[in-house]
Amino acid sequence: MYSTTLIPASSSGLAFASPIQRTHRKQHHHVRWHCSSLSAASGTATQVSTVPWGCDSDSLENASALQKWLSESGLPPQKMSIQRVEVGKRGLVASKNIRKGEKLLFVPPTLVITEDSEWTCPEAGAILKKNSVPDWPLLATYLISEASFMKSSRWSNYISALPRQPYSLLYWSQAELDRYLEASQIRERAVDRINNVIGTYNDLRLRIFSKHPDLFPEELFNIESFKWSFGILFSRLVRLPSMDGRVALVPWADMLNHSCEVDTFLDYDNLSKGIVFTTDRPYQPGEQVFISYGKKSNGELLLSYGFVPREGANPCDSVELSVSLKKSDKSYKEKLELLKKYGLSGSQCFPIQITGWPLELMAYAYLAVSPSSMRAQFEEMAAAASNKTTIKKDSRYPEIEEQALQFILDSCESSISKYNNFLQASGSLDLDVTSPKQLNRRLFLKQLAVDLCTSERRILFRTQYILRRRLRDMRAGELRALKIFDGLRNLFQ
Ligand SMILES: C[S@@+](CC[C@H](N)C(=O)[O-])C[C@H]1O[C@@H](n2cnc3c(N)ncnc32)[C@H](O)[C@@H]1O
Repeated sequence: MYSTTLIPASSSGLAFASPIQRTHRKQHHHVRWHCSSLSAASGTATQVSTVPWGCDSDSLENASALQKWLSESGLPPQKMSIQRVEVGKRGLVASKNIRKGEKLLFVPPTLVITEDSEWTCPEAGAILKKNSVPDWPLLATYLISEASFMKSSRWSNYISALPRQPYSLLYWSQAELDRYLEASQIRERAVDRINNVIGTYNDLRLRIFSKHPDLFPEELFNIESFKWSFGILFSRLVRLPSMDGRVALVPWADMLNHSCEVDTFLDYDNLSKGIVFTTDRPYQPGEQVFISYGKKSNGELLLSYGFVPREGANPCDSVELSVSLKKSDKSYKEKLELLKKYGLSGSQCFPIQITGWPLELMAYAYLAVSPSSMRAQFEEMAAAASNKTTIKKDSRYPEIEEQALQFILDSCESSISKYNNFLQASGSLDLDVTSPKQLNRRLFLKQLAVDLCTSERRILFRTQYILRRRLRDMRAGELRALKIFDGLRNLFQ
């Protein structure tokens, strides 16, 4: 995602800013940066926040100030208002009847944050642009910079209404990821993402911040503030298809929560010249209005947005199944080389949905179980297992189909047993907490993990059922064919 160098580092090595009050920048603007909420994941939080870098995620006070400021700044009257809601804590609720097919919102471009937005400290923005910093790291730095100017930033009301702690997996410590998400492949994605953010920050620090400490003091521009700003971007940034995929933070519109049942998303409307979305259903006053954050699995929603939909509610849900070549396979090296040629490895994950598994997984399974006598077909199997080729993927190899299905079933069952172990043990986790705050956090994370693992295991159970049935039918068919063959042989003897 980022074009900057990625330098992996462990979350335990993070430097936490200490409570300071310092003169910042040429304008002698006083900034106090504290990171109590940001360091909460490590359980070492002791500091108190004095700068309004966001608010509690269910605070309506800051949301009302945001609403007022937006109206004064050109947001036209809306048919919705920010309210406390059951799904998503704060959300947009219909205040008037809303028809199906109606265009809602109309946030003008002047109220949208993009990489072209003006900086309160223009020198800082100019340096980032001169260094060709890509949109995501640029916006992450912009948010921190604007937040540090507090009331002097035009986005102060917006930033004050952002959650102080976006609950994405960025906020989970390595120990929490290991403890709660051991069974799920989403753990690897979270670790990669955290390392990605740390690498991006380190790159910016080395290339830019350390050379301009007056504009980017480390007390403000540190890994903890970057985790916050990236957390905000992952959970609120939208890609606008009608603006060539440009990314933007859209105040007001980013108060809309996600529903797996709706199919409408935010976009720039060339006609009305604003950000809108078209409703795909009617809403009555008092009903919460939703959009779709995209066709994402429960794991992906947890990764970026910090929530898991109700069990069975997400038709786009999927689970990553890990499969591997056997090292004892006589053709192991040859197969591995071919997989590498097509961008794959000896251990690979494929997404499984409740409705089935991809053809790529079947091709990988064929390759994994094929004997050396099928060497001539290895390459087409490896190519079909990759999603980077357009090669025909539905080739069947009837002579090894049963072994291939058994191979997927074995991987599926080994994965199920990991989920079983976690879910059985989850009742007895977390007895070692020392404070009520820590207990609340752990219970909250554990509940998210239990919800995710239950939904992922459900897909694996379904896959196991289908595979077992298919194998049983295949074996019964083979038996019947064998019996017919024996019968015919007896007849002619
Ligand atoms: C774009 S913001 C939506 C506004 C947000 N509720 C707020 O108060 O700032 C995305 C965040 O809203 C929450 N959210 C959105 N949809 C949700 C849902 N279906 N269930 C639970 N939380 C949801 C998550 O915390 C997510 O990170």
